[in-house]
Amino acid sequence: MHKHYDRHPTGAFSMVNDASMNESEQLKVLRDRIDSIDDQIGKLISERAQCAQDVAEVKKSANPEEAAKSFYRPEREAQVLRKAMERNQGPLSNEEMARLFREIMSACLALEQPIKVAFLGPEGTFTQQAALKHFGHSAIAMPFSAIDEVFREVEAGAVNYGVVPVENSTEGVVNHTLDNFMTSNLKICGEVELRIHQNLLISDVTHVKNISRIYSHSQSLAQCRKWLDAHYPNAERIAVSSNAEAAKRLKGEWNAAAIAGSMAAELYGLKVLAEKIEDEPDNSTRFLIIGTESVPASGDDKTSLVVAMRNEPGALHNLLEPFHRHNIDLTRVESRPARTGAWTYVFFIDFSGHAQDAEVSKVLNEVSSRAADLKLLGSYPKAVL
Ligand SMILES: O=C(O)C(=O)C[C@]1(C(=O)O)C=C[C@@H](O)C=C1
Repeated sequence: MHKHYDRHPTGAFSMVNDASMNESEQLKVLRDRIDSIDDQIGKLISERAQCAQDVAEVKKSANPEEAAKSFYRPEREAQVLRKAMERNQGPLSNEEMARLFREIMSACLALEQPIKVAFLGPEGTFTQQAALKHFGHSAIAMPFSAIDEVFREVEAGAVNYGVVPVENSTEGVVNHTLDNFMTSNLKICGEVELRIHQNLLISDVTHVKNISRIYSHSQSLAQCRKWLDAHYPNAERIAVSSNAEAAKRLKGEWNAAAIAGSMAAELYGLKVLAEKIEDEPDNSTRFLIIGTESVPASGDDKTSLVVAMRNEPGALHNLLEPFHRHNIDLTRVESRPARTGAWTYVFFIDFSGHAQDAEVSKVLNEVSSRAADLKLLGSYPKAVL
Protein backbone atom coordinates (compact mmCIF):
# COMPACT_ATOMS: atom_id res chain seq x y z
CA MET A 1 0.00 0.00 0.00
CA HIS A 2 2.71 2.42 1.07
CA LYS A 3 4.82 1.61 -1.98
CA HIS A 4 1.84 2.08 -4.25
CA TYR A 5 1.21 5.62 -2.97
CA ASP A 6 4.92 6.44 -3.09
CA ARG A 7 4.94 5.72 -6.80
CA HIS A 8 1.92 7.90 -7.39
CA PRO A 9 2.79 11.08 -9.32
CA THR A 10 0.99 13.41 -6.88
CA GLY A 11 3.46 12.39 -4.18
CA ALA A 12 0.65 13.29 -1.80
CA PHE A 13 1.02 10.29 0.48
CA SER A 14 4.71 10.84 1.12
CA MET A 15 3.86 14.47 1.94
CA VAL A 16 1.57 13.37 4.75
CA ASN A 17 3.35 10.16 5.76
CA ASP A 18 4.73 11.99 8.72
CA ALA A 19 4.26 10.83 12.31
CA SER A 20 4.04 14.43 13.54
CA MET A 21 0.68 14.95 11.72
CA ASN A 22 -2.63 13.78 13.12
CA GLU A 23 -5.43 12.39 10.95
CA SER A 24 -7.21 15.68 10.33
CA GLU A 25 -3.96 17.43 9.37
CA GLN A 26 -3.13 14.62 6.98
CA LEU A 27 -6.61 14.77 5.43
CA LYS A 28 -6.34 18.54 5.06
CA VAL A 29 -3.11 18.24 3.10
CA LEU A 30 -4.58 15.56 0.83
CA ARG A 31 -7.85 17.42 0.29
CA ASP A 32 -6.03 20.66 -0.54
CA ARG A 33 -4.10 18.66 -3.11
CA ILE A 34 -7.35 17.22 -4.52
CA ASP A 35 -8.84 20.75 -4.71
CA SER A 36 -5.89 21.99 -6.68
CA ILE A 37 -6.03 18.97 -9.05
CA ASP A 38 -9.79 19.48 -9.52
CA ASP A 39 -9.11 23.10 -10.35
CA GLN A 40 -6.76 22.03 -13.13
CA ILE A 41 -9.12 19.28 -14.36
CA GLY A 42 -12.00 21.80 -14.49
CA LYS A 43 -9.93 24.26 -16.52
CA LEU A 44 -8.81 21.52 -18.91
CA ILE A 45 -12.35 20.21 -19.40
CA SER A 46 -13.52 23.75 -20.22
CA GLU A 47 -10.66 24.14 -22.67
CA ARG A 48 -11.60 20.81 -24.26
CA ALA A 49 -15.25 21.86 -24.52
CA GLN A 50 -14.16 25.08 -26.23
CA CYS A 51 -12.21 22.98 -28.75
CA ALA A 52 -15.33 20.88 -29.42
CA GLN A 53 -17.28 24.10 -30.06
CA ASP A 54 -14.60 25.16 -32.52
CA VAL A 55 -14.81 21.73 -34.20
CA ALA A 56 -18.56 22.34 -34.62
CA GLU A 57 -17.84 25.66 -36.35
CA VAL A 58 -15.41 23.97 -38.74
CA LYS A 59 -17.98 21.24 -39.51
CA LYS A 60 -20.72 23.83 -40.10
CA SER A 61 -18.71 25.96 -42.48
CA ALA A 62 -17.29 22.95 -44.39
CA ASN A 63 -20.60 21.15 -44.87
CA PRO A 64 -23.67 22.89 -43.44
CA GLU A 65 -26.12 20.22 -44.62
CA GLU A 66 -24.19 17.31 -43.11
CA ALA A 67 -23.54 19.26 -39.92
CA ALA A 68 -27.23 20.01 -39.48
CA LYS A 69 -27.95 16.26 -39.37
CA SER A 70 -25.45 15.34 -36.69
CA PHE A 71 -22.10 16.36 -35.24
CA TYR A 72 -21.62 12.92 -33.77
CA ARG A 73 -18.56 11.03 -35.09
CA PRO A 74 -18.64 7.38 -33.94
CA GLU A 75 -15.20 6.51 -35.33
CA ARG A 76 -13.55 9.46 -33.58
CA GLU A 77 -15.30 8.69 -30.29
CA ALA A 78 -14.04 5.08 -30.43
CA GLN A 79 -10.50 6.36 -31.03
CA VAL A 80 -10.68 8.83 -28.12
CA LEU A 81 -11.89 6.07 -25.77
CA ARG A 82 -9.25 3.60 -26.95
CA LYS A 83 -6.53 6.23 -26.41
CA ALA A 84 -7.85 6.92 -22.89
CA MET A 85 -7.45 3.20 -22.15
CA GLU A 86 -4.01 2.88 -23.75
CA ARG A 87 -2.69 5.91 -21.84
CA ASN A 88 -4.08 4.75 -18.52
CA GLN A 89 -1.48 3.83 -15.90
CA GLY A 90 -3.93 3.10 -13.06
CA PRO A 91 -4.93 3.04 -10.28
CA LEU A 92 -8.30 3.40 -12.05
CA SER A 93 -9.16 0.51 -14.38
CA ASN A 94 -9.15 1.11 -18.15
CA GLU A 95 -12.95 0.78 -18.19
CA GLU A 96 -13.39 3.39 -15.45
CA MET A 97 -11.05 5.78 -17.23
CA ALA A 98 -12.88 5.30 -20.53
CA ARG A 99 -16.24 5.78 -18.81
CA LEU A 100 -15.10 9.18 -17.50
CA PHE A 101 -13.96 10.23 -20.97
CA ARG A 102 -17.24 8.87 -22.37
CA GLU A 103 -19.13 11.40 -20.22
CA ILE A 104 -16.78 14.28 -21.02
CA MET A 105 -17.28 13.65 -24.75
CA SER A 106 -21.01 13.29 -24.31
CA ALA A 107 -21.14 16.73 -22.66
CA CYS A 108 -18.89 18.22 -25.37
CA LEU A 109 -21.12 16.82 -28.12
CA ALA A 110 -24.22 18.21 -26.38
CA LEU A 111 -22.56 21.65 -26.56
CA GLU A 112 -22.17 21.22 -30.32
CA GLN A 113 -25.71 19.87 -30.68
CA PRO A 114 -27.74 17.66 -28.30
CA ILE A 115 -28.06 14.21 -29.87
CA LYS A 116 -31.47 12.48 -29.86
CA VAL A 117 -31.52 8.72 -29.43
CA ALA A 118 -34.55 6.42 -29.62
CA PHE A 119 -34.38 3.22 -27.58
CA LEU A 120 -36.60 0.20 -26.97
CA GLY A 121 -38.43 1.32 -23.84
CA PRO A 122 -40.07 1.91 -21.52
CA GLU A 123 -37.73 3.83 -19.21
CA GLY A 124 -35.56 1.50 -17.17
CA THR A 125 -34.90 -1.20 -19.79
CA PHE A 126 -31.46 -2.66 -20.43
CA THR A 127 -31.67 -1.01 -23.86
CA GLN A 128 -31.81 2.39 -22.14
CA GLN A 129 -28.77 1.38 -20.09
CA ALA A 130 -27.02 0.43 -23.36
CA ALA A 131 -27.98 3.78 -24.96
CA LEU A 132 -26.48 5.71 -22.04
CA LYS A 133 -23.39 3.52 -21.98
CA HIS A 134 -22.79 4.25 -25.65
CA PHE A 135 -23.77 7.93 -25.92
CA GLY A 136 -23.22 9.09 -22.31
CA HIS A 137 -25.73 10.90 -20.09
CA SER A 138 -25.87 14.17 -22.04
CA ALA A 139 -27.72 12.47 -24.91
CA ILE A 140 -31.49 12.89 -25.08
CA ALA A 141 -32.72 9.29 -24.86
CA MET A 142 -36.35 8.69 -25.85
CA PRO A 143 -38.27 5.45 -25.16
CA PHE A 144 -40.36 3.70 -27.86
CA SER A 145 -42.44 0.64 -27.20
CA ALA A 146 -41.40 -1.59 -30.14
CA ILE A 147 -38.28 -2.33 -32.18
CA ASP A 148 -40.13 -1.36 -35.40
CA GLU A 149 -40.94 2.03 -33.89
CA VAL A 150 -37.29 2.67 -33.09
CA PHE A 151 -36.44 1.91 -36.75
CA ARG A 152 -39.26 4.17 -37.97
CA GLU A 153 -38.24 7.13 -35.79
CA VAL A 154 -34.69 6.99 -37.15
CA GLU A 155 -35.92 6.57 -40.75
CA ALA A 156 -38.25 9.55 -40.35
CA GLY A 157 -35.39 11.72 -39.04
CA ALA A 158 -37.25 12.39 -35.77
CA VAL A 159 -34.14 11.20 -33.87
CA ASN A 160 -30.46 10.94 -34.86
CA TYR A 161 -29.90 7.31 -33.80
CA GLY A 162 -31.68 4.27 -32.43
CA VAL A 163 -30.61 1.50 -30.03
CA VAL A 164 -32.02 -2.03 -30.34
CA PRO A 165 -31.01 -5.39 -28.78
CA VAL A 166 -29.63 -7.96 -31.24
CA GLU A 167 -28.37 -11.00 -29.33
CA ASN A 168 -28.12 -12.39 -25.84
CA SER A 169 -25.39 -14.80 -24.78
CA THR A 170 -27.90 -17.12 -23.08
CA GLU A 171 -31.01 -16.71 -25.18
CA GLY A 172 -29.67 -16.10 -28.70
CA VAL A 173 -30.73 -13.60 -31.35
CA VAL A 174 -33.50 -11.04 -31.20
CA ASN A 175 -35.26 -12.07 -34.41
CA HIS A 176 -37.36 -8.96 -34.57
CA THR A 177 -34.29 -6.78 -34.94
CA LEU A 178 -32.81 -8.95 -37.70
CA ASP A 179 -36.13 -8.98 -39.57
CA ASN A 180 -36.27 -5.19 -39.52
CA PHE A 181 -32.89 -5.01 -41.24
CA MET A 182 -34.21 -7.01 -44.22
CA THR A 183 -36.59 -4.21 -45.18
CA SER A 184 -34.87 -1.12 -43.74
CA ASN A 185 -32.20 1.02 -45.38
CA LEU A 186 -30.74 2.10 -42.07
CA LYS A 187 -27.08 1.51 -41.34
CA ILE A 188 -25.47 -0.06 -38.30
CA CYS A 189 -23.26 2.67 -36.80
CA GLY A 190 -22.06 0.95 -33.64
CA GLU A 191 -22.46 -1.85 -31.14
CA VAL A 192 -22.73 -1.94 -27.35
CA GLU A 193 -22.15 -4.89 -25.08
CA LEU A 194 -23.82 -4.93 -21.71
CA ARG A 195 -23.32 -7.38 -18.87
CA ILE A 196 -26.86 -8.26 -17.85
CA HIS A 197 -27.47 -8.71 -14.14
CA GLN A 198 -31.01 -9.67 -13.20
CA ASN A 199 -32.58 -8.94 -9.83
CA LEU A 200 -35.70 -10.11 -8.06
CA LEU A 201 -37.56 -6.90 -7.17
CA ILE A 202 -40.41 -6.31 -4.75
CA SER A 203 -42.47 -3.25 -3.82
CA ASP A 204 -43.03 -1.89 -0.32
CA VAL A 205 -46.38 -3.73 -0.05
CA THR A 206 -45.06 -7.16 -1.09
CA HIS A 207 -45.44 -9.99 1.44
CA VAL A 208 -42.08 -11.65 0.91
CA LYS A 209 -43.35 -15.05 2.09
CA ASN A 210 -46.36 -14.99 -0.24
CA ILE A 211 -44.84 -14.35 -3.65
CA SER A 212 -46.98 -16.34 -6.07
CA ARG A 213 -46.45 -14.51 -9.39
CA ILE A 214 -43.27 -13.25 -10.99
CA TYR A 215 -43.36 -10.81 -13.90
CA SER A 216 -40.63 -10.29 -16.48
CA HIS A 217 -39.79 -10.30 -20.17
CA SER A 218 -39.75 -13.86 -21.54
CA GLN A 219 -35.99 -13.65 -22.24
CA SER A 220 -35.25 -12.63 -18.65
CA LEU A 221 -37.47 -15.39 -17.25
CA ALA A 222 -35.49 -17.80 -19.43
CA GLN A 223 -32.17 -16.35 -18.25
CA CYS A 224 -33.16 -17.03 -14.61
CA ARG A 225 -34.97 -20.34 -15.13
CA LYS A 226 -32.78 -22.49 -12.88
CA TRP A 227 -32.75 -19.89 -10.12
CA LEU A 228 -36.55 -19.63 -10.23
CA ASP A 229 -36.90 -23.44 -10.23
CA ALA A 230 -34.75 -23.58 -7.10
CA HIS A 231 -36.23 -20.61 -5.19
CA TYR A 232 -39.79 -20.11 -6.44
CA PRO A 233 -40.82 -23.44 -8.02
CA ASN A 234 -44.53 -22.75 -7.43
CA ALA A 235 -44.76 -19.10 -8.44
CA GLU A 236 -46.52 -18.37 -11.72
CA ARG A 237 -44.11 -16.84 -14.26
CA ILE A 238 -45.83 -14.13 -16.26
CA ALA A 239 -44.19 -12.82 -19.45
CA VAL A 240 -44.76 -9.12 -20.15
CA SER A 241 -43.45 -6.77 -22.88
CA SER A 242 -40.28 -5.65 -21.05
CA ASN A 243 -38.50 -5.87 -17.70
CA ALA A 244 -39.36 -2.27 -16.97
CA GLU A 245 -43.03 -3.04 -17.62
CA ALA A 246 -42.71 -5.93 -15.13
CA ALA A 247 -41.27 -3.54 -12.54
CA LYS A 248 -44.12 -1.07 -13.18
CA ARG A 249 -46.75 -3.77 -12.62
CA LEU A 250 -45.66 -4.39 -9.02
CA LYS A 251 -47.33 -1.26 -7.75
CA GLY A 252 -49.99 -2.29 -5.22
CA GLU A 253 -49.56 -6.06 -5.80
CA TRP A 254 -48.81 -7.70 -2.45
CA ASN A 255 -48.11 -11.21 -3.82
CA ALA A 256 -45.94 -10.38 -6.85
CA ALA A 257 -42.29 -9.83 -7.69
CA ALA A 258 -40.51 -8.79 -10.90
CA ILE A 259 -37.23 -9.67 -12.55
CA ALA A 260 -35.46 -6.60 -13.92
CA GLY A 261 -32.24 -4.59 -13.90
CA SER A 262 -31.13 -2.22 -11.15
CA MET A 263 -32.09 0.80 -13.28
CA ALA A 264 -35.74 -0.29 -13.25
CA ALA A 265 -35.52 -0.83 -9.47
CA GLU A 266 -34.29 2.73 -8.95
CA LEU A 267 -36.76 4.26 -11.38
CA TYR A 268 -39.83 2.59 -9.92
CA GLY A 269 -38.74 2.77 -6.27
CA LEU A 270 -38.48 -1.01 -5.77
CA LYS A 271 -36.43 -3.10 -3.36
CA VAL A 272 -33.88 -5.68 -4.52
CA LEU A 273 -34.78 -8.95 -2.78
CA ALA A 274 -32.08 -10.99 -4.56
CA GLU A 275 -29.38 -9.78 -6.95
CA LYS A 276 -27.45 -11.43 -9.81
CA ILE A 277 -30.01 -14.21 -10.18
CA GLU A 278 -29.11 -14.96 -13.84
CA ASP A 279 -28.12 -18.61 -14.39
CA GLU A 280 -25.05 -17.83 -16.53
CA PRO A 281 -22.51 -15.63 -14.74
CA ASP A 282 -21.36 -14.00 -18.01
CA ASN A 283 -24.87 -13.29 -19.27
CA SER A 284 -24.56 -10.35 -21.67
CA THR A 285 -26.53 -8.70 -24.44
CA ARG A 286 -25.29 -7.00 -27.57
CA PHE A 287 -27.13 -3.94 -28.88
CA LEU A 288 -26.82 -2.15 -32.21
CA ILE A 289 -26.78 1.56 -32.91
CA ILE A 290 -28.77 2.34 -36.06
CA GLY A 291 -28.53 5.53 -38.09
CA THR A 292 -28.73 6.92 -41.60
CA GLU A 293 -25.01 7.47 -42.37
CA SER A 294 -22.08 5.15 -43.07
CA VAL A 295 -19.23 5.36 -40.55
CA PRO A 296 -15.59 5.79 -41.70
CA ALA A 297 -12.96 3.32 -40.43
CA SER A 298 -11.83 3.75 -36.81
CA GLY A 299 -8.92 1.31 -37.01
CA ASP A 300 -10.70 -1.57 -35.22
CA ASP A 301 -14.01 -2.23 -36.90
CA LYS A 302 -16.66 -4.79 -37.62
CA THR A 303 -18.90 -5.22 -40.67
CA SER A 304 -22.41 -6.70 -40.85
CA LEU A 305 -24.06 -8.11 -43.98
CA VAL A 306 -27.26 -9.83 -44.91
CA VAL A 307 -26.86 -12.28 -47.78
CA ALA A 308 -29.45 -14.33 -49.66
CA MET A 309 -28.23 -17.60 -51.17
CA ARG A 310 -29.87 -19.76 -53.80
CA ASN A 311 -31.18 -23.09 -52.58
CA GLU A 312 -28.42 -25.31 -53.98
CA PRO A 313 -25.89 -27.78 -52.59
CA GLY A 314 -22.85 -26.18 -50.98
CA ALA A 315 -24.48 -22.75 -50.75
CA LEU A 316 -23.24 -22.01 -47.22
CA HIS A 317 -19.74 -23.26 -48.03
CA ASN A 318 -19.62 -21.07 -51.15
CA LEU A 319 -20.69 -18.10 -49.12
CA LEU A 320 -18.13 -18.51 -46.34
CA GLU A 321 -15.14 -19.77 -48.34
CA PRO A 322 -13.92 -16.30 -49.51
CA PHE A 323 -13.74 -15.10 -45.88
CA HIS A 324 -11.56 -18.05 -44.97
CA ARG A 325 -9.31 -17.59 -48.04
CA HIS A 326 -8.77 -13.88 -47.29
CA ASN A 327 -8.17 -14.61 -43.62
CA ILE A 328 -11.11 -12.57 -42.41
CA ASP A 329 -12.37 -13.37 -38.94
CA LEU A 330 -16.10 -14.20 -38.86
CA THR A 331 -17.66 -13.22 -35.55
CA ARG A 332 -21.23 -14.37 -36.18
CA VAL A 333 -23.27 -16.27 -38.77
CA GLU A 334 -27.01 -16.42 -38.27
CA SER A 335 -29.62 -17.80 -40.63
CA ARG A 336 -33.21 -16.59 -40.90
CA PRO A 337 -36.12 -17.83 -42.97
CA ALA A 338 -36.45 -15.66 -46.06
CA ARG A 339 -39.53 -13.52 -46.46
CA THR A 340 -39.88 -13.98 -50.24
CA GLY A 341 -39.82 -17.11 -52.38
CA ALA A 342 -36.69 -15.95 -54.19
CA TRP A 343 -34.76 -15.65 -50.92
CA THR A 344 -34.61 -19.19 -49.64
CA TYR A 345 -31.82 -18.73 -47.11
CA VAL A 346 -30.88 -15.44 -45.57
CA PHE A 347 -27.66 -15.21 -43.58
CA PHE A 348 -26.64 -12.44 -41.24
CA ILE A 349 -22.85 -12.31 -41.13
CA ASP A 350 -20.57 -10.24 -38.89
CA PHE A 351 -16.83 -10.12 -39.43
CA SER A 352 -13.77 -8.11 -38.36
CA GLY A 353 -12.74 -5.30 -40.70
CA HIS A 354 -14.21 -2.29 -42.51
CA ALA A 355 -15.91 -2.38 -45.92
CA GLN A 356 -13.29 0.12 -47.17
CA ASP A 357 -10.35 -2.15 -46.26
CA ALA A 358 -8.81 -3.52 -49.48
CA GLU A 359 -9.05 -7.17 -48.39
CA VAL A 360 -12.66 -6.81 -47.17
CA SER A 361 -13.70 -5.09 -50.37
CA LYS A 362 -12.31 -8.06 -52.40
CA VAL A 363 -14.30 -10.51 -50.27
CA LEU A 364 -17.46 -8.44 -50.61
CA ASN A 365 -17.13 -8.50 -54.42
CA GLU A 366 -16.61 -12.26 -54.46
CA VAL A 367 -19.47 -13.00 -52.09
CA SER A 368 -21.73 -10.64 -54.00
CA SER A 369 -21.07 -12.51 -57.26
CA ARG A 370 -22.02 -15.83 -55.62
CA ALA A 371 -25.10 -14.59 -53.74
CA ALA A 372 -28.64 -14.02 -54.95
CA ASP A 373 -28.55 -10.74 -53.06
CA LEU A 374 -26.23 -8.94 -50.66
CA LYS A 375 -26.91 -5.96 -48.46
CA LEU A 376 -24.19 -4.21 -46.50
CA LEU A 377 -25.73 -3.29 -43.15
CA GLY A 378 -22.75 -1.24 -42.09
CA SER A 379 -19.16 -1.08 -40.91
CA TYR A 380 -18.72 0.32 -37.42
CA PRO A 381 -16.22 0.54 -34.53
CA LYS A 382 -16.01 -2.57 -32.33
CA ALA A 383 -17.47 -1.94 -28.88
CA VAL A 384 -14.83 -0.19 -26.73
CA LEU A 385 -16.52 -0.26 -23.34
O1 LIG B 1 -13.88 15.39 -33.10
C1 LIG B 1 -15.03 15.75 -33.32
O2 LIG B 1 -15.54 15.67 -34.46
C2 LIG B 1 -15.84 16.33 -32.25
O3 LIG B 1 -16.95 16.77 -32.51
C3 LIG B 1 -15.34 16.31 -30.84
C4 LIG B 1 -15.85 15.12 -30.04
C5 LIG B 1 -15.08 15.08 -28.70
O4 LIG B 1 -15.60 15.60 -27.73
O5 LIG B 1 -13.96 14.57 -28.70
C6 LIG B 1 -17.31 15.27 -29.79
C7 LIG B 1 -18.24 14.64 -30.55
C8 LIG B 1 -17.93 13.73 -31.64
O6 LIG B 1 -18.83 12.66 -31.67
C9 LIG B 1 -16.54 13.26 -31.58
C10 LIG B 1 -15.60 13.87 -30.79
